Amino acid sequence: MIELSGLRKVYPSPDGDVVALDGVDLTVERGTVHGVVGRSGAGKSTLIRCLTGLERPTSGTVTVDGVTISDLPEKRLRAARRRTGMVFQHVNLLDSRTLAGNVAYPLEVAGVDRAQRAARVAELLDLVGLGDRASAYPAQLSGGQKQRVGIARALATEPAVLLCDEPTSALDGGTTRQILGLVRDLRDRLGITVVVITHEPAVVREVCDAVTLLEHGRVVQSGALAQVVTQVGSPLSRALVPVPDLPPGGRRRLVEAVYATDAVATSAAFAAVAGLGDDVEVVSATIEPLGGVRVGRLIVDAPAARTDEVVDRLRAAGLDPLAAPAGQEVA
Ligand SMILES: Nc1ncnc2c1ncn2[C@@H]1O[C@H](COP(=O)(O)OP(=O)(O)OP(=O)(O)O)[C@@H](O)[C@H]1O
Repeated sequence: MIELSGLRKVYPSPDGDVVALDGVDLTVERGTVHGVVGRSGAGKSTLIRCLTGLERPTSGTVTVDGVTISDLPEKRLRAARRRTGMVFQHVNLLDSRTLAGNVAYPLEVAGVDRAQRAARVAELLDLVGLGDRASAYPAQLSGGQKQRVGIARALATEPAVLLCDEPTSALDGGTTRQILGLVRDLRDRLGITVVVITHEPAVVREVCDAVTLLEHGRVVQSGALAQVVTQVGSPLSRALVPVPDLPPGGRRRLVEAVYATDAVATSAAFAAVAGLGDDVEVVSATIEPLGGVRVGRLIVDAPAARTDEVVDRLRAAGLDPLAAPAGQEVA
């Protein structure tokens, strides 16, 4: 659906070239929500601008919905852009137009006739839960409602892909969850492919099926959510399933395993450490839904000298455990 291959973007600057994207290969499957995360300056916005065709890559290709947009001449690029909807952190609505007028705007630009426009606008406002507010003005809306209008407007030209740049950064927790619920709903009902740029792990946990971590313009880790979080100790596992606060122990080391509960039963994980004696203890066990599967995390506290034994037992049970490095004993 979306295919980035060897994507490189270099900005010339008086102080030397800035390499914003440095050979990014990425596939986003049709009908999935894909998160792109990374620190400030990692290249996230550049990636999204390349996806919209606003930015031409220095080298490499960008293919969206079967069209290699990085190769298109300007005129054809404009038509191809209609297949991509954009949602931003701050929604720029036209204050002098009603909600219906705002959603109709891209249809007017695309030359859709009045009757068709009215029907489509009504349908879109219903889709985002604002069917009864068509004649309201932006000033009468909450931040979350404005974002819904922004989403309806982005969907007006029936894009195959929705690109969301920090869509919930300006919203509070409850509103964020509602907007992310809407994004999931659109994926399910319309089969649309969504790319979400975010710096918030909670957004990835809530809405994404897959995620890519960028660092200095490169892909550091990428994959289905359940897959990346079960790579215990990996940067995305750390960011998305943070280690809980643990009670102080003695000169002990922690062994940690993250697993998909459909691959390893939690009872098997517990059984693996049972019978190792009183000095080996499960100090944390959590199960939570992530990326469509239930992800378990088990943390075992053991005397430093027995860590290898614990690791072996968990491995035999099908887990992929990681012991805290020597020297990182719990105080
Ligand atoms: N037009 C430009 N000219 C020169 N350098 C640029 C330009 N746009 C981006 N950069 C540089 O490219 C790198 C990647 O920037 P980009 O905006 O893509 O990062 P980002 O991950 O989106 O960051 P943020 O989260 O702060 O928005 C940065 O070093 C940035 O300074």
